[in-house]
Amino acid sequence: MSNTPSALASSSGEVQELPALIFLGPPGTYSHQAAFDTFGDSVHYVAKQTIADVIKSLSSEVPFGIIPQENSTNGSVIETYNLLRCEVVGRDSFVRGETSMPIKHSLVVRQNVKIKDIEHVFSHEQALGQCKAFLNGFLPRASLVPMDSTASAARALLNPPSDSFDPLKSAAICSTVVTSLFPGLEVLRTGIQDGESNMTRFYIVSYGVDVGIPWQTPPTYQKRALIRLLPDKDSTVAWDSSRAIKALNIPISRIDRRPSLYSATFHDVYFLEVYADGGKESDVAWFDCVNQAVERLRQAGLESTVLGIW
Ligand SMILES: O=C(O)C(=O)C[C@]1(C(=O)O)C=C[C@@H](O)C=C1
Repeated sequence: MSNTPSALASSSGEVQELPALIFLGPPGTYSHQAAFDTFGDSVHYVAKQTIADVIKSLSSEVPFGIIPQENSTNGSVIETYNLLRCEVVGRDSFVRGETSMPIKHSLVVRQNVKIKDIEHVFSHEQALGQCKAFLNGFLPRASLVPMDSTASAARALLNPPSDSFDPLKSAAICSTVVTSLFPGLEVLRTGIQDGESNMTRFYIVSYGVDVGIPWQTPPTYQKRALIRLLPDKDSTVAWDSSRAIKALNIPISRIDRRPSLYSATFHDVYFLEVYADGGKESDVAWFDCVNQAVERLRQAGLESTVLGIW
C-alpha cells in the first residue's frame, strides 16, 4: 500500500483525474488494503470515518466505494446490512462487485506497554469478534471498546477517546500496517485471530449502475446479484421463505435478515444473494434472468429491489 497519485498524465500529455474511491478510514484499515489490492493506482483514495459515511458519500463526483460484507469467522458485517436497508441503495448506489482478503490481526500498543498492563482493548466490533479466543485466553478481564475501524482504534492509542482510557493500559486490534503509519506504536502479538483461515469479503459499490468499475485486474467470478425483500407492513401473515425461494427460482448463496426500518414488529428485511449456476451466460442474459426473477417475486406479492448485479 502506498500513497497513490490523484492524477495521471495521459499519453497525449493532458492530466486525467483518477476516479475517487471511498473507504472506511483512516489509512491502514483492512478496507484500505483490500481496496488497494483491487484497484492499485487506478483510483484516488478518500477515507471516511464510518461504513455509513462510505455509502452516504457516494455521488457522481465520488462514484466508487468499498464496504466489508462478511467474515469467515465472525459472520455478516451488521453495520453494512443495516445500511443496505436504506432506500438510496438500489436507487442511487449499487453493489457492483466483490473482493476478498485474508485478515491477520495483531495486538498493538504504545511502545513499552506489556500485556499485563492492558485493561482496555479497542477495535472494530468485527475484529473484536474475530479474536474472541485470544481475548478470553490472554486478556479475560480487559474491557472491549468498539471503534469505527481497526485503524481508528490504533490512532486512539495516541489520542484516547476519553480520560477514562489510559493509553498506557490500552491496546488495539488491527493490522501491523498501522505501526508504519502511526509512529509510537508497536506490535505485541501477531496472528491473534481465531482459526487458521480468517477471510473478509468486501462489496464494491458505485453511484449509478452505468459507470465502469476501474478494476486493476477484472474479476472472473461474476454472475451474482443481491436482492432486498421488504416485508409487507400491513400483513398479519407470518413470513414464508418458501414463497420467496419458489418465486425466485435461481440458486441462493446466502440469506441475511435485519429488523425493518418500519415499526411493525418482527417484519424483517431479507437480503438474498443469488448466482448463476455454472456462470456461463452472457452479462445480458444474467441481467435478464435476475430482472425476471424479481418480477416473479413482485407477482408473488413480495416487494423486492435489486441492490446490485455483478
Ligand atoms: O476496521 C477495519 O479495518 C475494516 O476495514 C473493517 C473490517 C470489518 O468491518 O469487517 C474489515 C475487515 C476485518 O474483518 C475487520 C474489520
